[in-house]
Amino acid sequence: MQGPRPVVLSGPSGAGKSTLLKKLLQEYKNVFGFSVSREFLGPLAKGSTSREEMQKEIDAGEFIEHAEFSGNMYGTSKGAVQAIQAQNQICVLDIDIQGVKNIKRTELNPIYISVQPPSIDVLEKRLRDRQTETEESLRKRLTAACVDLELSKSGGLQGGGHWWLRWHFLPKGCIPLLRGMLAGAGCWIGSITA
Ligand SMILES: Nc1ncnc2c1ncn2[C@@H]1O[C@H](COP(=O)(O)OP(=O)(O)OP(=O)(O)O)[C@@H](O)[C@H]1O
Repeated sequence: MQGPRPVVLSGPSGAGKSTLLKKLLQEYKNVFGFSVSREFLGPLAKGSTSREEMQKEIDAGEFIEHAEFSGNMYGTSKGAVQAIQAQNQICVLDIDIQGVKNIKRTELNPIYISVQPPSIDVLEKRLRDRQTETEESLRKRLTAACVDLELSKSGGLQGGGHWWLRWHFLPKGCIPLLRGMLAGAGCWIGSITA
């Protein structure tokens, strides 16, 4: 694909991916572009692609990665990434650990940033404070977070420009660090004001 290397943000739910992404898009308006994933969220969901339409595109090889959870389908289309790269912007993808494994098998060649909380206890506090979870979904997310943490540490996801960002700094302190990491990977994003 032509254009700047994309950045893949992965990490457990509650680690701070959206917070970091929001900050990046605010700080660097025309430098980053966010690739929104295509979704099938059930036949009644508003604005959702139909399952058949999405499956057809997947079969045609139009997706970089896709996954299915509890009857919902999610995926990143090549077209969405290419549209951002065509504007000479760094395409940021927010992708779970399974998606990262799939992307490693493609020719996308992104810079991987694994956003991790300082500890599971801190993660639990963040998710509770966010007030978006039921007790059951919180348990599921924390269990998945332990798996994510172990997988991120294991050899399987290392290499190929995989960086670790232990996101316990306040967002302000973290941006220069991130900028340094991107610069180290050949991705210069200009001066920082934060
Ligand atoms: N560095 C940080 N220090 C303290 N709190 C943080 C930090 N980063 C994020 N948070 C808070 O933690 C909560 C979870 O962050 P966020 O929603 O960005 O996580 P996420 O990884 O995008 O989760 P999900 O995958 O579920 O969307 C939010 O309430 C956010 O304000």
